[in-house]
Amino acid sequence: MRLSKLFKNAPTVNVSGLCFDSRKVKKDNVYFCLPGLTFDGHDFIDSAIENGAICVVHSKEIQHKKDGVIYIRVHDVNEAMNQCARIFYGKPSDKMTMYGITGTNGKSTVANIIRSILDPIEPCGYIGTIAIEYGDVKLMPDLTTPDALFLQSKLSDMVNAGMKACALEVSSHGLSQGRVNGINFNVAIFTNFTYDHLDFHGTLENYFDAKSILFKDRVRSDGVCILNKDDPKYAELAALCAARVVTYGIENEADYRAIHIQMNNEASHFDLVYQGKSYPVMTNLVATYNIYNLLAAIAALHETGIELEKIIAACCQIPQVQGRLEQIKEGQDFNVIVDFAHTPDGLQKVMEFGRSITKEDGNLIAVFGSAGKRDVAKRKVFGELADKYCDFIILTEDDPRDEDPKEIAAQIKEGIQETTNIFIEDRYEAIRQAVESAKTGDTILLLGKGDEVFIYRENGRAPWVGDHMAVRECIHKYRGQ
Ligand SMILES: CC(=O)N[C@H]1[C@@H](OP(=O)(O)OP(=O)(O)OC[C@H]2O[C@@H](n3ccc(=O)[nH]c3=O)[C@H](O)[C@@H]2O)O[C@H](CO)[C@@H](O)[C@@H]1O[C@H](C)C(=O)N[C@@H](C)C(=O)N[C@H](CCC(=O)O)C(=O)O
Repeated sequence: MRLSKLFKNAPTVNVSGLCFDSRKVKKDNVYFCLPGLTFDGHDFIDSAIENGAICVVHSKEIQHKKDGVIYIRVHDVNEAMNQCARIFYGKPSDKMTMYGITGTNGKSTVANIIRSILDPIEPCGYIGTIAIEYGDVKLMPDLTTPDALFLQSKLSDMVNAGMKACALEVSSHGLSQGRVNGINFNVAIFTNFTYDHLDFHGTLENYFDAKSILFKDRVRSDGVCILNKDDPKYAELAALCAARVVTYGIENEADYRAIHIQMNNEASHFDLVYQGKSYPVMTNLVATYNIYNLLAAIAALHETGIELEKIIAACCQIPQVQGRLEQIKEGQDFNVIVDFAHTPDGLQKVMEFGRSITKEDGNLIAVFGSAGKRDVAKRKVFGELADKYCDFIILTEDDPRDEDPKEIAAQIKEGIQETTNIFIEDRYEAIRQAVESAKTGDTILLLGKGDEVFIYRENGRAPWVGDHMAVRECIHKYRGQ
């Protein structure tokens, strides 16, 4: 592509790609000098040029410019990069119906429900914590919301593969770093807002402000904002929305409301009330918070023109979202649930559900830790929640990074007053212990890692068999199933 297509008044040289990491720059790339938390991209200009950069986009004064290199000074390099990415990859998001999902918990589930219902009707891709998926392609992501360059390139691949829609998880990091600034969403979906990511945002207000960007700035004016009417932040968010607001809920009157909810640990049934009419819905999803997730997806799909009857018909066969309230059934006589819960609200909801499916005199056994270098304050709260809901707690490693897992466990223990608890650093061994101790009618909760098949330790990302695989193996080996 011609550089002049990306920047007005730039020379008409051809550029081969865009890059913000000097180590990955290739011949004739444009290098963007991003300010980071650790480094400043301006410090790597020489290495970017050595690797072949033909153009450097910067915001700071540059003393020694090199011949043959085009320097473009902008006020905000990140924003320039986001807009260039959109143009370079052919504005792919304008060619699909874009569903953006944000909120503390439930993003992956809502996105996957949307994709599973929509894909057979019109091809729909997914980008989020669990995968990047479209057609037969499935890639493992590094981030929930990828950086703008990778994101736009994948959206472009989706368009080329015939996708007509994309369900994209939009994290608060992604919003505050402008990763989705090159996208105008047709639908902006809000799941819920609770405590998370204070290490990055500093305060809950900043965290909320980041989330609200999707509804204020990134949704098209002719689009729609789908909001959870039962969330305490509903009114505040509704007042900020730049497009019409449609609501869903259970407790309060809402445009899409579930009433008469009945559920067991296999399935749920409710009446969906929409415009005064009641529609019976059967779904294989369980737990109240998944009814909220389902309502968000139903509202989003219906508001973009999919017939309600078709949506409802698909609700009974929603594929299990890996690592999200995933029930492991290997013929054992106790329940096992693998869940990604890693916020106080997430833990509470899955523990409440765990309690509800545990035999009256049975034990709720939880295996979890807390991530190193992330939100230290939530550790004690995790302990308090487990103390309230569980009968036996096995503390183990999560993603300790360069913290000592034993020290993290000690901080969780500060919240545990009464419940029997032990610390087993090795996650596999902790899961084995839980399986060995479970009795008929008990429930084991394996929390925090979800579907992840890696653990971040001191030396970086190490392979991990995955909670779902570990527990299956243990059930077969140690319980003879
Ligand atoms: C905390 C955070 O968001 N960090 C982001 C930040 O990295 P950073 O500030 O550490 O960057 P840096 O290392 O200081 O480098 C600054 C710049 O110099 C460049 N550089 C650096 C070294 C070099 O030799 N050459 C070079 O060009 C880097 O490529 C970068 O452009 O800026 C980078 C460039 O935009 C991001 O890739 C990076 O995301 C990292 C990978 C990350 O882990 N982010 C996580 C926390 C995240 O975004 N998570 C969310 C939420 C998930 C959830 O909901 O749980 C997600 O969407 O996944």
